[in-house]
Amino acid sequence: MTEENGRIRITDSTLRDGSHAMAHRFTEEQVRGVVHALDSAGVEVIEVAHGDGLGGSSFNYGFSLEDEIKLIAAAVDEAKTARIAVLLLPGVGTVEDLRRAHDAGASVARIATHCTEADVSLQHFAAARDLGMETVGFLMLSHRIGPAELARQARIMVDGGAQCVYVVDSAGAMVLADAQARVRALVEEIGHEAQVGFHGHQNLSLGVANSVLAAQNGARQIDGALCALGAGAGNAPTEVVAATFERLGYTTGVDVQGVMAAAEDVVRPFLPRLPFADRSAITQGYAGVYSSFLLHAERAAERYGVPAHEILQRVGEAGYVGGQEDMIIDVALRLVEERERAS
Ligand SMILES: C[C@H](O)CC(=O)C(=O)O
Ligand SMILES: [Mn+2]
Repeated sequence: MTEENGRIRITDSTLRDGSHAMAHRFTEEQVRGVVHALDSAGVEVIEVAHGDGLGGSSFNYGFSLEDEIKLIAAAVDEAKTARIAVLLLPGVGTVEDLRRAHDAGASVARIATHCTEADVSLQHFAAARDLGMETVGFLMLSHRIGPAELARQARIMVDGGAQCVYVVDSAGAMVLADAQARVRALVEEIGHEAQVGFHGHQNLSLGVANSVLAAQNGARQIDGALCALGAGAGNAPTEVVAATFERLGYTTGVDVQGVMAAAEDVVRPFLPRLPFADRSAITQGYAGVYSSFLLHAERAAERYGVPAHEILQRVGEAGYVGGQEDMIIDVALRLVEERERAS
């Protein structure tokens, strides 16, 4: 039984958030295949960039296999109707990176900051608007602050030129009412001037449920990734989001069979592993840890011989944010020291 609901725009982030899970090793052929399949299925916006956004290819975040501007240009070339979005974290990427992405054909700029730092996005929104790009704000680790403070941060982005602001559950830590309250607060604060979006992760397996609650509370843009391919236990799977929203009576313009085929036939064959809520990923949701830290913690675990989930638990207790990837090594070394002292 369905009822008529509103329109929801699904943005697929397989080729950006999924870059974390792929250790930033996407090939041009994979990008073309995914964009072709998503575009044919009617997905309106497809995000393409290094997992940590434009300019992320580095020692700290992990080097990309292919130059991201080349991948963006390939995506633009492949898409017949979909628009290509890029993510930019001020400080990781620059306005110049945004210009280069725009020159390659990207038309949606998603500017991401830690949830308390919206003010660092202002020159990037201004530049994106000057370039004629659609603008989206991304408040990362949104669970770390309450709804009222998050709404104030969203207001800063909208005043700076954002046309939509996302509640971003980077840690997959939000449990239902957490997502609901934050989306509602943003809709109240900015809803008459801008849209609200929701970006979920599956660390507690609630990415889809949180996305539904977000929509029911006024969010109009929802993110997903095929096969859930994203950081941590992955994102809300695009194919599940599309099927669920259709059953709920929302109009997404997405062909459910098309995105199911894209997941099964295009993405699944090249996955190094299926995103999964294993002990480390669950710890990320439970302790509120940035999902992108998963592979960094796994590497440190292997190198120093301490469990990844213990590293992540400590990282959560310390409250580290994106950009502090090097602290994961520090935590691992401290765990080694403690173990040596105890033995
Ligand atoms: C750079 C991060 O991966 C952005 C994101 O998708 C998140 O915070 O979640
Ligand atoms: Mn994410």
